[in-house]
Amino acid sequence: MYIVTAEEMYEIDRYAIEKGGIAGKLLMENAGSQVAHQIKKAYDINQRIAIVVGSGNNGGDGFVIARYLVDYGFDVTLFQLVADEKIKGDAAYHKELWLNQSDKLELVTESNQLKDRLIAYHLVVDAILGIGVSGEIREPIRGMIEVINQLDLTRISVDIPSGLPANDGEDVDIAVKADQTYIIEAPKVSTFCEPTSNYYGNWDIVKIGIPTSAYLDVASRRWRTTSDVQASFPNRGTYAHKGSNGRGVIIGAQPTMPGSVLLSSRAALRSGAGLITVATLKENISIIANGCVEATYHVLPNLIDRLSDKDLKAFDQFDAIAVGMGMGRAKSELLSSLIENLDKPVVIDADGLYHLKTFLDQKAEKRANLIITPHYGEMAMLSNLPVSEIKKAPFEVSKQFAIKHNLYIVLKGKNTIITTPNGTQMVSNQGNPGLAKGGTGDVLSGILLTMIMQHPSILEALANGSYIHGMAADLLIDLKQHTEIDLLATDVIEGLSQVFRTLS
Ligand SMILES: NC(=O)C1=CN([C@@H]2O[C@H](COP(=O)(O)OP(=O)(O)OC[C@H]3O[C@@H](n4cnc5c(N)ncnc54)[C@H](OP(=O)(O)O)[C@@H]3O)[C@@H](O)[C@H]2O)[C@@H](O)CC1
Ligand SMILES: [K+]
Repeated sequence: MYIVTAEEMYEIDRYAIEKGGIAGKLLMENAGSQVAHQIKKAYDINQRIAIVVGSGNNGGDGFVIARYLVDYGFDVTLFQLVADEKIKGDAAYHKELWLNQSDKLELVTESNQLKDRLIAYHLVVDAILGIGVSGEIREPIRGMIEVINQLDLTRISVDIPSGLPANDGEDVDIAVKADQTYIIEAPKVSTFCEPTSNYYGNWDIVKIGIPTSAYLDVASRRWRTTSDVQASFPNRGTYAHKGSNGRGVIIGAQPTMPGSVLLSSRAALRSGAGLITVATLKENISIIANGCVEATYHVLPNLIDRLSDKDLKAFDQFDAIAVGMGMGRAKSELLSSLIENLDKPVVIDADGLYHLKTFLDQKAEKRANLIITPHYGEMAMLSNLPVSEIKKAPFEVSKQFAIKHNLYIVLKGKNTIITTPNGTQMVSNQGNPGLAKGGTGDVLSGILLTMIMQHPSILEALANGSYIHGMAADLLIDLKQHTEIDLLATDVIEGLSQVFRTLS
């Protein structure tokens, strides 16, 4: 499933109309009928429905929705919030179809008037502004959005809550706070950004018949769905041996933080790695081995000096590396020596990101297999941008950063955004606030390490790993084994088994 900006959606739309030969009127018919069908399924027939329409094609969808809902037996009134001459093209066509069957169309051009009229309704369908919104919201629409937000109504937005930008990086002026949004055809970028996602309420996507070919040269962001993961998850061959399931090494842990590497190694093994070696200080080994008897160990004299030739030779035997967990932030050359000398996928997390920052502007050519896994705070540190800027434009910031520094980014959050060195992006939106705890990032690193050893595409592997991590947390709560309060990183590791059952 592609995620689009407003400009991309218009281009895809144009392709469907010009190359696909699907008339715009028909796309609008499909959009409205699909939304009405969803409303019929989800809401009680006794609800009185007000549909508010604006001047653009979003309003056009509103006219179609009205026609279908009346047919389903709902009591529907249409409120047109703009003058007659503003309704043009396909929207005017569908307005006419509505008027052919009903006289329930009221022109309302002031917010007070709208307030008085909406009081008698249970549910409002918001078809005022779609992806064509630009700039500050003008009166009287601004006042009308305020009224809709104030009243005790169920708010259902069509395509996007009116007033909300579709893209990331734009400020929210005022927008409908929807309970439910029926997104037309493809989710917009703002669906997955923290400052805007809440406006959508619950959301579903309705397809309107645009062929996938219309997206191919236009959109470069995708949303990772369960069926994508099922389709790309590697099968374990009947004759698999531990070598064929990936041999990985995990480097890190100061004596004050052995748990970090313990979590990563257990998560990597529980995700199906053939062999995991932990490279750490001698004093950590008995503690980590106590919690992870399946791993083997490699002793490092310290986590500060450049890696010796002997260590590098040993690490060269592995398929992939994870480094940085619990490593501490004291000046260290370990990471730079690792990246300079070994040409393998390396997952860098936690303190490793601070070390990476010290040589970020050098050695970029060595990085095609480098994967960084920052949360928003760490991304702010790496990019020298405030967290608020990254939250506002997470797609754009990660894309610029990944291209500039030639690496993969897994930007962790409620919606985890994965970006390749050429700017292709995937979003995994599984997971819940129970994951906002120490250690869950270490678990993710371990899972990602295993996934990249088992999949030929690093992007697919990272998307699968992020999905599995979030889904384990979701299933533990759905199956009532934990709540968001008591869920711990170790529980997520134990929950992986439930996820794998759903994938085979
Ligand atoms: N994706 C698809 O394939 C399909 C998409 N479809 C639908 O079309 C929608 C996009 O339609 P669109 O392009 O007509 O834009 P849309 O947002 O309805 O209206 C723009 C108008 O709003 C106004 N306006 C703008 N800014 C404003 C402001 N700040 N403050 C106040 N007013 C403002 C301005 O009007 P003006 O004030 O200039 O008269 C402008 O002309 C899309 O979201 C989806 O629902 C389906 O029908 C079928 C296929
Ligand atoms: K809308």
